[in-house]
Amino acid sequence: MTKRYGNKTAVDGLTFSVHPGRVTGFLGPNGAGKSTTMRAILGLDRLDAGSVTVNGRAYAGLPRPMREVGALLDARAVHPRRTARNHLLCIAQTNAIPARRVDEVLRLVGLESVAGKRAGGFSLGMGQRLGIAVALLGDPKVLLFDEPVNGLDPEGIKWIRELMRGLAAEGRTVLVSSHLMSEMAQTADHLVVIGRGKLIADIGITEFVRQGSNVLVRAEEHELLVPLLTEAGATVHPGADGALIVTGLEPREIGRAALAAGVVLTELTPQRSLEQAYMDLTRDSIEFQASVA
Ligand SMILES: Nc1ncnc2c1ncn2[C@@H]1O[C@H](COP(=O)(O)OP(=O)(O)OP(=O)(O)O)[C@@H](O)[C@H]1O
Repeated sequence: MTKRYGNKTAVDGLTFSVHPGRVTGFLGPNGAGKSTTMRAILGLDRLDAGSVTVNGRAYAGLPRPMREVGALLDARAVHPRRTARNHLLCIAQTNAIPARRVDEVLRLVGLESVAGKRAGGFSLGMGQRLGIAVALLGDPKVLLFDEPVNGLDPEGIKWIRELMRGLAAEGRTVLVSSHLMSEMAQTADHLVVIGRGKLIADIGITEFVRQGSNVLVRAEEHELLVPLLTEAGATVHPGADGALIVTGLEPREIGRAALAAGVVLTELTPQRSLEQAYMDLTRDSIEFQASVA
């Protein structure tokens, strides 16, 4: 898909698929095009090129959209004087969803005790829960969450993570956006990383961790170790003071390779955090960068 706003290309020839039964993290720096993509999935924006389908159909062609796709885009989009229950009832009615489902979702998101309170007085976390209740209302198999943990306290963040993992475990398709690698590392099974509207990576989290981390290795007999590591699929670069920088193998695998060759390791240190790997990956695609004076 491609989407332009005036002469600004927000999403630029982006192609990916999201699969059921796992949490797919949609990761990218601010302004990367995540919200635009999610809006396009929901048919809220007209694309300049390409297409998006949900279960093989364009959103507009889905006969009962809320039963197929649930989304949390902007949790503030609630009438402030309406109670939580009424807000959900209105949406249920216009989508032919039985009223009893409203109480079910209120319970699911933990808002039963404030169901009769006006949404305008809700905290950010309560508003977020109400937005999630709307997404779950039609019991859809596909769920989109745009930055759901923004502004939440640790308890709320933990709750949302567990909810998303639970939904995926039920076999649903869960796409969740974030600009924080640390957040995705705790929730996602798979990552779609974008920068400046373009796809940067479409990769399993385990593979990403593997690719994103260097290990600093020191050994008594480098010359024996290097070919073994290369054969095992690693890339080996010389580091400072005779150290080796190894990419593509985990410390355990490096240790095993050394053991098999009878090489004594004197150091084995993982070097990069996931956050660092993500920053390296997206460095060239950051739109708004703070400059150091
Ligand atoms: N309605 C609009 N009019 C003009 N430009 C827009 C509009 N919506 C988004 N953009 C621009 O398109 C680009 C992508 O924006 P988008 O909101 O999709 O990014 P994002 O990855 O969701 O970012 P964030 O994490 O900051 O929400 C940005 O440069 C943004 O300024």
